[in-house]
Amino acid sequence: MLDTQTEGYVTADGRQIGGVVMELKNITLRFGGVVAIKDISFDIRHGEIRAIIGPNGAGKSSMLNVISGFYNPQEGELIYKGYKRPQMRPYKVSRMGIARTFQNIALFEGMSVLDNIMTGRMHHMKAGFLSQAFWWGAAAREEAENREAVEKIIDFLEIQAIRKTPVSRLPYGLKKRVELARALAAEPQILLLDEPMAGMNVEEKEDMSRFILDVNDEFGTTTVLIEHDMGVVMDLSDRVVVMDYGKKIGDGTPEEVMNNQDVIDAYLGVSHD
Ligand SMILES: Nc1ncnc2c1ncn2[C@@H]1O[C@H](COP(=O)(O)OP(=O)(O)OP(=O)(O)O)[C@@H](O)[C@H]1O
Repeated sequence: MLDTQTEGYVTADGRQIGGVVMELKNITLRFGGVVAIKDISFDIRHGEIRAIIGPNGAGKSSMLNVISGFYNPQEGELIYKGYKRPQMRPYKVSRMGIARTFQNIALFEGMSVLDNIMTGRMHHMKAGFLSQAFWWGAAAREEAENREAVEKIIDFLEIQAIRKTPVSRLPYGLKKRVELARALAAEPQILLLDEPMAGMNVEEKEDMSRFILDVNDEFGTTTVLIEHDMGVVMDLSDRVVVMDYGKKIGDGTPEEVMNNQDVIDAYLGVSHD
């Protein structure tokens, strides 16, 4: 059992996980009469791969949308880096270092891979409108710096060969990788992945798993991913929150949640009154 009160822990494969970066406390989210999230609390630690899993309609996407600022919960609070985060628009949340990918790919289909990834650098562009328009020194320098950061990610995710290709021509698995690249280009402190393996074949899933682990290793990015498929996340995650019908029914290491009777029942479809 992990002691979450301590300043981090060491994973089974020897990675050092740090202190709490985000804490969700007693979050409740309703849509009219539907309670999508019921009084859920959990934390996310620096450098960890944290998964949120659960059957269909469990409330996983709703939870990711609370973290990304897309939904504001009616109850509860979200503490980010020690401060209570006020209600704010998603673009402001992303400026605070939280980037995400989407379940249904949200890339600019007509644009090249490189240009799509460059859009992830928006928050890092500081040169004013005028200097950009006239290509003054600051804008040119900034462009070079941004290109360098993006090229590093392109190399890392092994997509050099398609950097000039329009996204519309790419197979599904590669589009997902480009989405990951764009999110990484923002240099996020927390990376949110919305079903990164959905719709992939076995080989693509294996590739994506490897990239998620490598990204965590290389950039030290704290990663929160939601997944429908319990098997896929077990190898990947350090800790797992399990949701069912809007409630948290399990939270712990993959081993702990796999041995949790409520989790086993939820996945086998055993009903609870
Ligand atoms: N925008 C919305 N308006 C109304 N109800 C919603 C909305 N979004 C989600 N819900 C409801 O909230 C509940 C949780 O849905 P959510 O999409 O968060 O679950 P999920 O675990 O991500 O499911 P899936 O694995 O099928 O994507 C469901 O009953 C869903 O119908």
